[in-house]
Amino acid sequence: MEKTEKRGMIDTWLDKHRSLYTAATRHDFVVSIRDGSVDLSSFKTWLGQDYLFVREFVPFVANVLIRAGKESGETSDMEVVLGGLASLNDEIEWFKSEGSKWGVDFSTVVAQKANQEYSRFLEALMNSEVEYSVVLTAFWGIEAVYQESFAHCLGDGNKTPAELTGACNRWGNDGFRQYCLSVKNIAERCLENASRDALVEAEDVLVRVLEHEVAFWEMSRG
Ligand SMILES: Cc1ncc(CNC=O)c(N)n1
Repeated sequence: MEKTEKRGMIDTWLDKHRSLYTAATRHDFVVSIRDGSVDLSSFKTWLGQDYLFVREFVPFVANVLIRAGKESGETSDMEVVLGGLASLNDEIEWFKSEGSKWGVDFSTVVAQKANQEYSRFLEALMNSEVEYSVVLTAFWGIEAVYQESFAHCLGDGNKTPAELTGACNRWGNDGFRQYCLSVKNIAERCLENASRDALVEAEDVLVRVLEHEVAFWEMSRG
């Protein structure tokens, strides 16, 4: 018998919100990296804003980690999230070296409105009243958008400039893809046992993640 992957809630929601998912993962900025037409001032704007975002994302992931230890069904769940947190440590170092490579001084970068709104959204998700299945759905969405976007820049026929392949490899590599699949599996397992209300909230949160990601890419237009 053919082995088929069980379709979960996340895939169902992605089908339902396909055009928004495509907007988040095939934004003009990402497509311009892939085809080599990217404007370097856009890249620098993104770099500075994303550095600030990642600094806000660390406490969010730390919160997921704490909840994984308490609320996850399997001991390996915590290890998956810990792996994500560990890679954020490398990521911050990578941002700093990219900042000096491109002459972007992070100490003078100010978070733009879209970035501030995304941070506020993450903060709201850290409220203990938000169900773990909802938080995990958001966490998966945030990571998966970057994975899909930057993997696209490395796909067959790309003309990604050599000096930008480091950024693309950071999120587009196969290890990060596997990690996103692990997070997705954890989220799906939690969603299977979630209440009707939590499912409604998780879908809404996923849509809002995608909207925040689109708005985040939009900042690169300057
Ligand atoms: C705006 C945004 N979304 C997702 C990611 C990827 N997660 C961690 O790096 C990111 N760096 N920035």
